[in-house]
Amino acid sequence: MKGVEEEKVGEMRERGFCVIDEFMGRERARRMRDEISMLKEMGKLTPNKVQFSLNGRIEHFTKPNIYEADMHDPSIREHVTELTELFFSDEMVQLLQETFPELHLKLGTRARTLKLQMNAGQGGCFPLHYDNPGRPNMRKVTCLLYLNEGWKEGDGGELELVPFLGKPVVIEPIMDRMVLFRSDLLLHRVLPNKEARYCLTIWIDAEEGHVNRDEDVMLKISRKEESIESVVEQLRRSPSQRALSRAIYDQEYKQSILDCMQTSEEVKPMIAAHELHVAATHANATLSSLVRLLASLREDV
Ligand SMILES: O=C(O)CCC(=O)C(=O)O
Ligand SMILES: [Fe+2]
Repeated sequence: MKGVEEEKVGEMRERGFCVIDEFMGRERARRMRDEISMLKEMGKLTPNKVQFSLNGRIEHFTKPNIYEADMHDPSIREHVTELTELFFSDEMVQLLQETFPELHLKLGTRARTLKLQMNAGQGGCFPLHYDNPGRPNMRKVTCLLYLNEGWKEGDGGELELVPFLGKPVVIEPIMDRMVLFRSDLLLHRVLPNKEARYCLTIWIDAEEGHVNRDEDVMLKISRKEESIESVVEQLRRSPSQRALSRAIYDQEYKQSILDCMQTSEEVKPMIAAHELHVAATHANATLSSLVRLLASLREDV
């Protein structure tokens, strides 16, 4: 496992993400890919579900063409040695903890999830989301390891990161590429994918009191005396941006849900849940004008 170069450390702190190529070493990465592919053939990967809250209830919708397994499940671990070793090892967390002590990451398997994913193509993708949407979620860092040998332009399945109000960054899911980002700070989606695509995700929790604190989940909007530039600068670095994200990126959220759900009937309640959320934001006059002002400052439109 490779260390995190100084330049990448700076990027992670400044922009909330970084990309590290040749992270695991090709041989080890290949073994991981083969193990995920074997689990798929054994029928051990199950359809991915996306969570949405609708009228205060949490609903689950199935994402077409995405299959996954959680390494907390012993009936998965019994078939895969390389991935089991990765699951039990604290190596990754230790590396990140030494590099980013300010994140207060937690050691131990209970404080992390290792998810295996196979995207079967045919347009499979993920709609816009934050990996940590708010309490009681404890995730602080997302680590994505891509395992696609021979990925080429046109295969699709790129990761699109959307730094708050900034230009989206498109990342190709190539073999042994690690993408690190702040789970509570980086809006992202996966673009529609044509070929079989393999990926594993490690979500690492922070210690109690270091994720989703009051100031991370509640917007302070008594900022009359502050310049809009300083409000923007604060929101870029604050997970409280999540409260405004759906309203600011309304069209993009909707389009990404349509792309992901394809012809599934479940697209309707998902769009309805999104629209309710946006309407609730605009029901507050102060928030509504803030959303309109911030949306006008987006660098991508
Ligand atoms: O497949 C990917 O590249 C990322 C998937 C993702 O965003 C997630 O599982 O939360
Ligand atoms: Fe995600």
